[in-house]
Amino acid sequence: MLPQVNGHRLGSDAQGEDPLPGDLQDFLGAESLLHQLDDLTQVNPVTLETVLRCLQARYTADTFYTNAGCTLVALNPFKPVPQLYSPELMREYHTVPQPQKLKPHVFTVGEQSYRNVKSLMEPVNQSIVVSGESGAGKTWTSRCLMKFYAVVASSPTSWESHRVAERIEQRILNSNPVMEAFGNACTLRNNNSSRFGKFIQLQLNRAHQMTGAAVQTYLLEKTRVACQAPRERNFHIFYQICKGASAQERLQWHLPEGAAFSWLPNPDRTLEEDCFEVTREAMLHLGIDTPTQSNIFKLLAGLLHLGNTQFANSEDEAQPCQLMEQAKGSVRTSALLLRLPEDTLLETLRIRTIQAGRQRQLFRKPCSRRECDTRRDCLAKLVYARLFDWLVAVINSSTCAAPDTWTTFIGLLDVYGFESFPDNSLEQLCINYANEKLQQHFVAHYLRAQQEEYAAEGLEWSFVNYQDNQSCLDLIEGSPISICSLLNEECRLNRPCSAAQLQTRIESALASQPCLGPNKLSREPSFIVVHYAGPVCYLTTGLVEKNKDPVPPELTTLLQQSQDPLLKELFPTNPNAESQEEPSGQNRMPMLTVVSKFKASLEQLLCVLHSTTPHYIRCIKPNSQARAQTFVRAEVLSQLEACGLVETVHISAAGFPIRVSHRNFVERYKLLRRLRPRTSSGPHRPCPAQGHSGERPTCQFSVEPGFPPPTSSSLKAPGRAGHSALPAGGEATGGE
Ligand SMILES: Nc1ncnc2c1ncn2[C@@H]1O[C@H](COP(=O)(O)OP(=O)(O)OP(=O)(O)O)[C@@H](O)[C@H]1O
Repeated sequence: MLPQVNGHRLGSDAQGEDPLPGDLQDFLGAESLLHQLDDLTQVNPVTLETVLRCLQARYTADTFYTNAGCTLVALNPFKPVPQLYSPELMREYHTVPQPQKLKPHVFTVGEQSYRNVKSLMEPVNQSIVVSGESGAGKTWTSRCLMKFYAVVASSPTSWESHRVAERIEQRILNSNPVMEAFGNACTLRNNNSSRFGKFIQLQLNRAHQMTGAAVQTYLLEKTRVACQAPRERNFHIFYQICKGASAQERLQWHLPEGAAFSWLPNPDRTLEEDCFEVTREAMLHLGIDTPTQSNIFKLLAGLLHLGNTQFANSEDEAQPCQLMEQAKGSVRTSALLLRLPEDTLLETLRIRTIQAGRQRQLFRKPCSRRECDTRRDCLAKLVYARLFDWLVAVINSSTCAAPDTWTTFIGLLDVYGFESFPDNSLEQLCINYANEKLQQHFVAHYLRAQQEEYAAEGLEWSFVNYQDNQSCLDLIEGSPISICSLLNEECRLNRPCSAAQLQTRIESALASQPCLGPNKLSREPSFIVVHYAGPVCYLTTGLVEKNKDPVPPELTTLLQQSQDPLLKELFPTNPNAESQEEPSGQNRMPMLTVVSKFKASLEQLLCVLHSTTPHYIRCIKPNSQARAQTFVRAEVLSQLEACGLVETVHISAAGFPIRVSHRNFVERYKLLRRLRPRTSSGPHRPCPAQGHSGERPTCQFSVEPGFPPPTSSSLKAPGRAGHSALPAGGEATGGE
């Protein structure tokens, strides 16, 4: 019997209410064997309910990986399972002749990608797209794959090359704790949540050894430096320096034990991520020496003190706001640590310079208290974002191989999952936009391409419907009018635009778009986008301002005056150094908005992905409390729906699991032809001739009556006819 988990009884549907139809009852008749289904294409019928039950049974049996045709489903165990990630197991997956015959694992995907690179089939480069919602295990999975390649892709022969390889692998692995310390934070959904997206390109030389790695990051959530949601935390590194600094460093960085910082909420909670020593050690390995580290931490301490700089309302609008009494020391210490002139720092925070008139005269206007706060926060975000980019550049310079030393790569993509909160803003719009793009890539690559190929090859095939998200992408990024273009237009025109006006403009300009949902319930100005994963309501308040992401030029000028060597590097005085100045409205050049920069980086990423053979890993979070042995069906169900897993399984189950190029097919089976000279080449049509229309011809396998397949486990009939719900032979389907 399938054990009862979370109070859900058997014999009810996925929602736990209606009685089950007959075929489901049949399927569940043998439920004690459900956990043995290594591939979801073996469930019959393929429905949300059967897929869910199979995953639940496997989870209960401590089996966390399951194939779903071309995708690997990874359930988060939320507990250490060391035997599942041992170097011995890595080697086993690496050395076995057919790794897909072993239990489904992230190592199977790793090894398959590696073998594809080695086989030099087109496209040679591979990418592994790891997706899932926050806390589902994407970062863990990417880390695991990096460790796998560090073990299997390094088999140097000479002592010298062994030393080099070890250094490179160590450096690549060391980039993880550093990026996580500066880019991850404790959120309500994950204690170690990545607040940025990343694409890691593992570079391989001609001998297929890992010679380097390059990382590209996306959209760091820099607002977190100055603003943390209730019960969440700032980036880990701030807690690490406050908790881990030595007595002498505390003096140097002005961080007395127990000091309170408003940008450091929940300091008493200690997490395993608060490991300063690990970060320092990793930084050292990456070539960031102790004095430079000290410099970085001093700047971070300066930001913490800046956060304690509070202003009082000014009674006279013509006068700058006063500092709150207790903040006087904070601004002094912050200026000291950032090596800025204290009076200039204070003036920059409190007074705004405006250029106006024909002669472009400069006027000075005291800021309101709110404006002072915004400028203070903006200063911190500016410094932190540049510091993060600088760190990524340092990591890349330490781990990247010289262009002439590597020939192929395996890319690991770990991006934030689909997000839907009660209040959603520009950050969620960008994140969900990225997810739509990746879903489209998946749909195009797998769901559509495969079926089109069957049709082109004249195979009998009844089309499986899938959700195409093109109309949602048209709404977000389409031309000439879309949400992105409207937001950018508002930034460029720089005209007054209230939240209500923005809502009206979006609704009227995009009224014909099917994915723009009606917004009847929200009391605040907003609009709804019907994403492939579900509808999300975005508030229009602050959208345009966030999209501009304005940096008052005085802030950059201030930072250029710093005597701190690192700040000097981050803010060079070079007049060509890029800085996003406040828009004047006069400029006819397209503005570099958050959305336009993000769109450009996404397009670049998609270009890279299109040039590779993709592999997909869908991480699933069995419960939102991060508890081991807890499978909350409703939560898993919504994740399965969101990623369209059932459609994927449908197509994989009904389709041909094995594709072999005509050349390889002939090469491998020519012996059989000699034995049975008159046997036709297949039940449908002959395989297209080699070289036909310049494309790589493939043979899609099915089982031919009277013609036993060369290896019974590697071939499977298309369609569900005669298909057993349970693994009769106990074998998983798999490619060659
Ligand atoms: N395979 C695993 N074995 C054991 N624990 C795991 C595994 N995968 C994930 N976890 C646990 O789940 C936590 C969350 O995983 P992870 O940080 O990888 O999620 P994520 O999908 O990257 O989230 P985010 O999008 O917020 O960054 C980890 O800190 C770890 O405790």
